Amino acid sequence: MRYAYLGPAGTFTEAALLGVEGAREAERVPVSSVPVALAAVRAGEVDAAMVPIENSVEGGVTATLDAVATGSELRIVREALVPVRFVLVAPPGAALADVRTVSTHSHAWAQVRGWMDRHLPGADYVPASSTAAAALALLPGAQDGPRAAGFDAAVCSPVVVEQHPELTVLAEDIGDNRGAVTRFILVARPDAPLPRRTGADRTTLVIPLWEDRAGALLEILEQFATRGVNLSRIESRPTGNYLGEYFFSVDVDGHVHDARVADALVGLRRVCPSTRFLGSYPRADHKDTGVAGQHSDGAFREAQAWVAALQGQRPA
Ligand SMILES: O=C(O)C(=O)Cc1ccccc1
Repeated sequence: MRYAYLGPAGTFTEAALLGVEGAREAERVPVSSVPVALAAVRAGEVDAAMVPIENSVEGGVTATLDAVATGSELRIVREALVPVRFVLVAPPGAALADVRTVSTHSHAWAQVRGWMDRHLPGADYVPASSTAAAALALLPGAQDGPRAAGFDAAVCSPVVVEQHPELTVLAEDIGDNRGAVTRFILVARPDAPLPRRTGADRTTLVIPLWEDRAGALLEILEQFATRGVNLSRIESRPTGNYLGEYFFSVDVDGHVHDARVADALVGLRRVCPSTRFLGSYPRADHKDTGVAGQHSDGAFREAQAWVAALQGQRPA
């Protein structure tokens, strides 16, 4: 197996990938962005890519939501949850008082702003392709080192310091939210085997808002509500075609092999024919989906059998 991930080694995305069984022994290909990772999957250069989809502080990762919603189809085959802890690092011998500019990935910056305002007010932010990329540029001899890149410190995972103990740690645990968690997805091509139903599953969908009219969103939501399907995330994103044209990126509790989810998909496809199925896969937190009796597989089977019997009656 070959896996692409947002590199270099030491990123949170790599930590998510290393949690996949077999990934440590597999070939891991570090890439510079989410779109590059997904393009490598689509081109068949790798079997799958690990990318962030949601963080507990900022919500959906728009680069990922957009890249999986458009272009050729992809399939999510699993998810991973990674607690994120941030450290501030600098070149050997540096001190906090010397820091004027800080570099990191934009998601990390968003999660340490409170700490920065308190401890380094006025520090300038230099965006980096990843947390680890920013930190590695501070190492003595790095090609685009701090002089070339123009920053004094970086926000990264403590894993980078384990790998490069020569970095100076200026501060630890600088995240504004101690319990911050990022959710990642492993994305493959659409012919990847469908993960088995476990009873604690998630299904991800892309639903273009089909018609610009009153009640269109309600009609979509009704498909889930009447079948007892819970939504755990819903986000609207512009399609990029016209101002005002949107799609919804949705996670629902359950698997396409759950009768209520399958029935909701049938309804959804009728009211919104360009609905895209991105996959059903086990939840990383193993939280069982609570299902009321009238929405159970058994209730659907009984009701379908009843209708089939009615239809089986001798025609006039
Ligand atoms: O830059 C990284 O290390 C990433 O994997 C992206 C990221 C950044 C901050 C929080 C979660 C993921």
